[in-house]
Amino acid sequence: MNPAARVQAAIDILDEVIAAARRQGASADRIAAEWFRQRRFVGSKDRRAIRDLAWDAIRACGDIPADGRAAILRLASGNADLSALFDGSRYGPAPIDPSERPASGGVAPGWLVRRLTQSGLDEREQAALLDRAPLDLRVNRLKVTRDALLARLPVAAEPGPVPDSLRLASGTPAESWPEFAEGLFEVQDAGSQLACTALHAQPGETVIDLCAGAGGKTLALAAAMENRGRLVACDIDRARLSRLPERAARAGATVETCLLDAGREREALRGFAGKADAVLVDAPCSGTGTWRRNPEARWRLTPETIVRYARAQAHVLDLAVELVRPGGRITFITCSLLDEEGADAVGAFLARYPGWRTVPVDAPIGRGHGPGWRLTPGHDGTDGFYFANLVAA
Ligand SMILES: C[S@@+](CC[C@H](N)C(=O)[O-])C[C@H]1O[C@@H](n2cnc3c(N)ncnc32)[C@H](O)[C@@H]1O
Repeated sequence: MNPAARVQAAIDILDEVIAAARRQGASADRIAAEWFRQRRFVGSKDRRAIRDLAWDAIRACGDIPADGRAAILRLASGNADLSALFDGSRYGPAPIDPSERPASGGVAPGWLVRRLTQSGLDEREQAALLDRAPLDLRVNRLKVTRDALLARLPVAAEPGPVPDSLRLASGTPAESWPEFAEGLFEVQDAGSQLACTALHAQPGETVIDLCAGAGGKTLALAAAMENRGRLVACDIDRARLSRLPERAARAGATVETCLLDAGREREALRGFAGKADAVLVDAPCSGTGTWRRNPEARWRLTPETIVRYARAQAHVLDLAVELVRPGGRITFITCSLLDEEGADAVGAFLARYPGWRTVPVDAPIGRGHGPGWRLTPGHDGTDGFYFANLVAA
């Protein structure tokens, strides 16, 4: 493929990504994967170049662009080499008309930038939300030590910022390595790893991962518990939860799953009421802390979505309280940096449950923010997270 054809390919993918963002359809990752699946003749070098271009354009456009061409034109403004590829050649994009307007730039839609500012993130921190993320691994202590895994990996890795983490270059195909198939590691952002450690899950305890999804954090809890005790992974999303048994088998982790019925969660959870030593609440959220991986997610958010997430967070916290034994604990996590889904959500919880209090977080990275702890790409080099430890007073 020549460079101009790559630009047109990126425009075509972006058209689909933009249309999907408007109707809350498939993610950019899925769209790109499907686009390449249907065009197997596109070689791996071209794929990488097209994807990089499309993702750079997504990062460059703060608000949803009119179309893929406007998005790439935003990237091309001030970039003569890229502009020159709009050359009208056979597979390339048509020449730029002087009246054409590139999409607007910025970090996110204006209302969202204002919310991030109100949540204490300055311009530099906001820009870092769109950095390229490195690839972090969590060493599976159930099977291997960090040093032993380091010695086996086919590429150089740096120890990451939290004890079981290793850091590799962005885009490293770690999941195709035999060490992954053997369950020696999981791909997991170091911030996510750290948030799991906040629960201090211990061997022999009864621990519930209430919003387990496909179990990224559940597997970290299983390792912390050394597979001793009872670990229950719950979620209302059947498709996500159904991926957990296979992942747990690969990791050698012992986990029970419990599918919940949305709105009637208490029915399936009844048997656990008052029994859990610890509950992890990795609550549904807007994901503003994960734009490094899903930059188009910021085009999908509305003020109403944030209100809905805040309500869902209060709901899962209410469920968690009922599961905890007297003296037990909850760690509340969101991967959002908006106070509505972090400090304010915890503040509202403490107001609803005067018998509960927060316990200080002690972590090698991050900083206190309101009643909990915050990690940001700009300050900590991880995805953005907010978490708080809650105990019944
Ligand atoms: C942030 S994701 C969890 C990610 C997962 N813990 C991980 O580490 O990969 C939030 C999850 O909460 C689930 N969820 C939403 N509402 C819920 C509810 N009422 N009860 C339990 N899970 C819920 C969603 O289906 C989603 O999988």
